[in-house]
Amino acid sequence: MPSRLPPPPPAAAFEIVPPPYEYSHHHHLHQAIIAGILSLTFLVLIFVIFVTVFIYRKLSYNRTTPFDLHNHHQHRRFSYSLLRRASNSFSASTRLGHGGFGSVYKATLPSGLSVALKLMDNPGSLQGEREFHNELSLSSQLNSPFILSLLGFSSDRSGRKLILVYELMPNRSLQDALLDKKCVELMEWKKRFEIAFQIAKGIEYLHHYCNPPVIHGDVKPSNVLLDSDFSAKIGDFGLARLKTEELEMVEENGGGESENVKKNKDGNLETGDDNGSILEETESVITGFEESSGFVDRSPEASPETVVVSPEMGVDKASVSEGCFDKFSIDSGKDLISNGRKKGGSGRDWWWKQDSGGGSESGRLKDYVMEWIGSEIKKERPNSEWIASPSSAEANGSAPKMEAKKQRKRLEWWGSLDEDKLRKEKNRKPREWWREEFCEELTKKKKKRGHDSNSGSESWWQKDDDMLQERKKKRKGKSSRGSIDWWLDGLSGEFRIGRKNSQDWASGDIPKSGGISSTPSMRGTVCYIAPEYGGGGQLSEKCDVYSFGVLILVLISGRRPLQVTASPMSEFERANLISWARQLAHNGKLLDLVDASIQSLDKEQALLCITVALLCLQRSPSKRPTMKEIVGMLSGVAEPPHLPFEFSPSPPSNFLFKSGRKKRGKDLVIGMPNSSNCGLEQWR
Ligand SMILES: Nc1ncnc2c1ncn2[C@@H]1O[C@H](COP(=O)(O)OP(=O)(O)OP(=O)(O)O)[C@@H](O)[C@H]1O
Repeated sequence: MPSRLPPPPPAAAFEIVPPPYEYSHHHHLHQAIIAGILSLTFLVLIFVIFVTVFIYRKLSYNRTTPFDLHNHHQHRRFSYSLLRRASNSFSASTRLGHGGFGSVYKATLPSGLSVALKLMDNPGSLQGEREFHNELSLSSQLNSPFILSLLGFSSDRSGRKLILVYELMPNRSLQDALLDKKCVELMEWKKRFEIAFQIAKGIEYLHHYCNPPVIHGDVKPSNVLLDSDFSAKIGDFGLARLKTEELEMVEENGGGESENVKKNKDGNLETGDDNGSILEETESVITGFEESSGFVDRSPEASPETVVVSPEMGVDKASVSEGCFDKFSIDSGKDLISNGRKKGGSGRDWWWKQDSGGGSESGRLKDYVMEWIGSEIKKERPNSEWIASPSSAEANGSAPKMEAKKQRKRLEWWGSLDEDKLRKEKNRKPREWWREEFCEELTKKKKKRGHDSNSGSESWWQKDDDMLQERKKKRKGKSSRGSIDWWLDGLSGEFRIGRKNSQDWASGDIPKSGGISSTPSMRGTVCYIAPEYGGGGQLSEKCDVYSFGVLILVLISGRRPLQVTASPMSEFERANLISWARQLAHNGKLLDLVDASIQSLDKEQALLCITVALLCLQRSPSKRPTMKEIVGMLSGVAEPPHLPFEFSPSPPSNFLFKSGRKKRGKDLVIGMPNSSNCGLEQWR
């Protein structure tokens, strides 16, 4: 019987299936290769990450602190955690204030010592770091009872949170004590004079007793700290500079002087004739007026009664590019001097031209100031305390009829400034409505007064000497400058990048003034900065002298340099402290500037201080006194100062001092209008 054999398995099956041993060997090999590749990739990846992190850390480490911090071995380095504990983790309750660098906290060290910690707000900010290192390296060289002591510094492990440790000044800054809290201790004249003197001594130390000299670069009330006894010390050297030989050479050549020195086409410095500079300077100002509008009126009477200005200034959003006072501006100033007259610019305008190429007539600063005034006006409108209801005032007999009438006028004016109404009616931009309204108001008032203002005793600008009268005639009919320009005069500065200022202009509900502070090119603070420096010039001691002048005016008047207060337009002239002081000088009424709350006023000393301030505020840096001279004047050692020509009242009335030459500080005669005319012989 034939038997059937099972069909043979397919040949392919034999070929595909390897013997068990060979199969597993290949399989493992394959897996091992894949695993090897994977782990190698992983290791490379880890390595790359590690290297990247290392390089990054190394870079930021070098850029920020440790390397540099080792250079600050003169200062004690505090542990970050110690300071954090000492300040209760930088709690709000320990916060003393806030500035451009960051917040300042009070802390108590384990030893029981109370200190102030300045903690950088903006970790990684190059600007902050620059100021931090600047402060550390400069402070180590300073040793004076009038300079705030820097006790040390700290940084966290990453080196990005930077802290400066200072001696604690229980009464905080002069800004806080004088302008915000209005401390009673500062209502005594003696104390104010002492503070003025101490600040002068502090700056004198920096300029004349440090080698090389130190230029502070940001002298202002918030940088003057008061100890428990209200004695003043100068702090904040974040913007300070050492006066290098290079700087010295430039200055010797007049580099800091915007007016007496100019560069010729080859770039060489040409020195103007200083002897003639008084006249030249006047000429420049006059020429400015010649170019100016017929409606420029610096007389107080030109101000509408109703304009109001408000308290504390806040500028929290300035963002003007660095160097916004361009070369053109400075050159304008120089040309004014060298040519005698300058086409298309005024002696005042060059302070203001800030856009490159002088494209913007008024400049951003002016716009900014105007905008701010607008916001203040809006804030202060109706139901402010000062606008009492006229009817109620009349009804209860608390205000005389005249006052009630004035108040009614104010209300009417405010009423007319109804933003919504105006916007609807005139389709104006919300931020611009007030500006037009304000300028209209000024123009109306000017027209209404007509030539009355020319004859009034207050029209100081009309009373200048014959030369001015001549110039004035030419002024008529020319146009272009806004009525606000005279008022804005004296506000110089540049909006800073990056760093915000604290309360130079501000307080109250607008927390920080703005953007005016340090830039890589180190600018000062608006209102306090010298015009030539704001204009892009060289930082020199005379810039500090100018700032000191502003500070003294603030100290004596108890007002901010730009203070728009709740008051009628008659107050507006006072809002710009510098132009007001100049105006009072012309009127021979300097004592009007003195804070009415001051007790036991020594009028002679007050006059001396204001006069010194005006000397410091001269436009030409070379004419400003040195800090040594200022200390001499304030201490009565040096001859009492003469008012500079640009501030002098018109002859034959309104002279300040009886005899400037023979008598010393103590012998100053109170400046009264129509008093004797001594002290100005030098300009006769
Ligand atoms: N050593 C100190 N002791 C007590 N309070 C201080 C001290 N230093 C600063 N303060 C307070 O902290 C505030 C802020 O100071 P900071 O120097 O940071 O800024 P500023 O000077 O006000 O402004 P900016 O930084 O724009 O110059 C001061 O106004 C002051 O009230």
